[in-house]
Amino acid sequence: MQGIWTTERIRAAEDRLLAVTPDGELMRRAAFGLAVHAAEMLAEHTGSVSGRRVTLLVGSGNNGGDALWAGAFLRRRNVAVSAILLKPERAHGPGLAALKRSGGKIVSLEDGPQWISRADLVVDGIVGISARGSLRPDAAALLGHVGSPVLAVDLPSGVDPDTGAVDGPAVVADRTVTFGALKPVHALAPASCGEVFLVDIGLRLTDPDLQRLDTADVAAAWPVPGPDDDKYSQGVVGIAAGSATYPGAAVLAAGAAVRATSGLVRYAGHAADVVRGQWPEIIATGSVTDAGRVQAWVVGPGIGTGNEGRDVLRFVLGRGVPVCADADATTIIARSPDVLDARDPGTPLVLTPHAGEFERLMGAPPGADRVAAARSAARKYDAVVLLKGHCTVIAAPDGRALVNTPRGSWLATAGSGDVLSGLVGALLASGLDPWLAAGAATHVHSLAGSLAADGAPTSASGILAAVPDAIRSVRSLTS
Ligand SMILES: NC(=O)C1=CN([C@@H]2O[C@H](COP(=O)(O)OP(=O)(O)OC[C@H]3O[C@@H](n4cnc5c(N)ncnc54)[C@H](OP(=O)(O)O)[C@@H]3O)[C@@H](O)[C@H]2O)[C@@H](O)CC1
Ligand SMILES: Nc1ncnc2c1ncn2[C@@H]1O[C@H](COP(=O)(O)OP(=O)(O)O)[C@@H](O)[C@H]1O
Ligand SMILES: [K+]
Repeated sequence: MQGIWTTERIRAAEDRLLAVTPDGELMRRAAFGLAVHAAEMLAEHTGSVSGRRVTLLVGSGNNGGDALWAGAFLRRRNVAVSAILLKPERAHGPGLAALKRSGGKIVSLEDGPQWISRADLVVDGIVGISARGSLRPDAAALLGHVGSPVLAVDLPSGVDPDTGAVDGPAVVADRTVTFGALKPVHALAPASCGEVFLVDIGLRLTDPDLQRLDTADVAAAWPVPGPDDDKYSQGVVGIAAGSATYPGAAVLAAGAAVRATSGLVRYAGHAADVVRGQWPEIIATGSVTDAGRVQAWVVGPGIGTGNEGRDVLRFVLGRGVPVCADADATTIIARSPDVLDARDPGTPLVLTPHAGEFERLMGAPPGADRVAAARSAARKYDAVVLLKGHCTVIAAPDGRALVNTPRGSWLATAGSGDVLSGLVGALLASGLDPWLAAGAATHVHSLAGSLAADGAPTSASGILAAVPDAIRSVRSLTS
């Protein structure tokens, strides 16, 4: 797993390391890494490094110091470096002196725009982990002149370091070079960060605040049948979804369960004929009461929010097996929380709200801090909460939190969530820890979305069809 730490934890770790490291050493390590990336970007975008123009946007703190030192390193490769100081009187002293010594040019704020528009690369050293609020107007005004690739120092200025929220003008970087450890912004604001690279400056942190699954974690978690397995031993999943009028949700959720593992899938609901027609391997019945034994239930997609849906939800919650309550089931829970009284104590529940369903469950939208929002819903409902969105956050009642950083936004298509719920259900039935099941399912769903899209629009059926390729790809990277 990749660890992600809040800026408060990073700052404390940096302070401990600073105390035992020669003055300026950490910044030079950071800046050297930054200069290597800047040179690489110049070569990538212009074909050369020597003679190219780099403009540094320099704020009043150490983030600006990193940029200034990186500028001094770039001068050694004959790059023409100019620095725009947002607060000249408070610019990082040693960094500024180093850049001046190396022959870098200091440019006034008034002349800044022309130097930005002529640059081959702009380095954003406006603000780093001490950023508070949206960008100040003088810094924001400069951004309008940027036409070349942007390299963000530590994080894109204007984006909240701990939540990834953007509520005003902010840098949109092509690449972000961060130091020591990943911060929440890097996982939660991929569109602002661009590609993220981590430079080791000797920081050692444990016990992360937030985590991201590696491909290897997902590969290790994904159920693979062994020689002694049969269709029952791998976990039977029950799908209570869809209706006679809206069978699509049932077909998608059940199909995802079929494609996720080789365990048996049962379907119960009014779309039994359609589901059977699409997936002959599924045992389909008209009602959850006739469905037979399962090791996990998926309930909700397309079942409606009326009395019948409520009865179905109550029934599956009382079976003593893990339940993934999705779509209409989350709305039923929000409107009639007493249905949860039917839940067998100790049986895992996974709730999968999008922002609107979250608002119904919690009485307020997730807000800027989506990790905190998912955590508080997880505590309130004693459930794993999978908060959908561009970056999906998965929180457990004990506070563990995972984030999935997508490659693009092609997953935002009708029925995509139904596919996800089927994947979660299949992993729950296999006996995985529900938090990990939700995380691994989200990872594969997201990967299936990008494989299916491959640069062009896809559909929920396309995502579903790409699930085996996504699982294969995850497993092949580690086998
Ligand atoms: N510590 C270490 O070991 C290492 C640290 N490293 C580097 O240091 C960085 C952290 O540096 P830092 O703490 O000096 O503050 P930083 O983020 O540069 O902010 C400076 C000032 O900006 C201002 N400001 C605030 N919000 C703003 C806004 N929205 N828009 C505009 N301005 C805003 C505010 O000043 P104010 O004007 O409010 O007085 C604030 O004090 C870190 O990200 C990494 O790059 C690396 O070298 C590795 C080793
Ligand atoms: N902008 C986006 N970028 C990436 N993924 C997205 C985006 N918007 C939604 N998604 C993902 O697409 C899926 C949509 O699910 P959901 O909202 O339940 O839709 P539906 O009800 O149509 O199935 C979720 O997995 C969500 O995380
Ligand atoms: K920055």
